Amino acid sequence: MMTKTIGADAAVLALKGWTKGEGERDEITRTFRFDDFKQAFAFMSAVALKAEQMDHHPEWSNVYNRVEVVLTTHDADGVTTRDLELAGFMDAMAAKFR
Ligand SMILES: C[C@H](O)[C@H](O)[C@H]1CNC2=NC(N)=NC(=O)C2=N1
Repeated sequence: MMTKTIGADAAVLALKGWTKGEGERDEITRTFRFDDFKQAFAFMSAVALKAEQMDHHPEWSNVYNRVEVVLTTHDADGVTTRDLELAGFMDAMAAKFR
């Protein structure tokens, strides 16, 4: 699969609900909220399988019904098309719970 570095600014324009990370790194972030822990963990399980398939892994944390996600591509030192793809998958998956 081809990977292109696009940067956080272009990525947040292409997505909905994602913002540029606050940190030093070029990264995008989104907080997903669900009804409860069960939904949050089901979301994480589905995303984990996709991440493994892609060999592209999120930085994330979970507290009860909330999942905070940071995406960047370490190998490219910035946000790439792989982050866009994983972000889009997360958005589509989260939408199933609403
Ligand atoms: C060796 C392995 O393929 C790399 O470390 C992969 C794994 N998952 C990854 N995930 C993310 N988010 N960025 C990467 O650069 C990355 N690289």
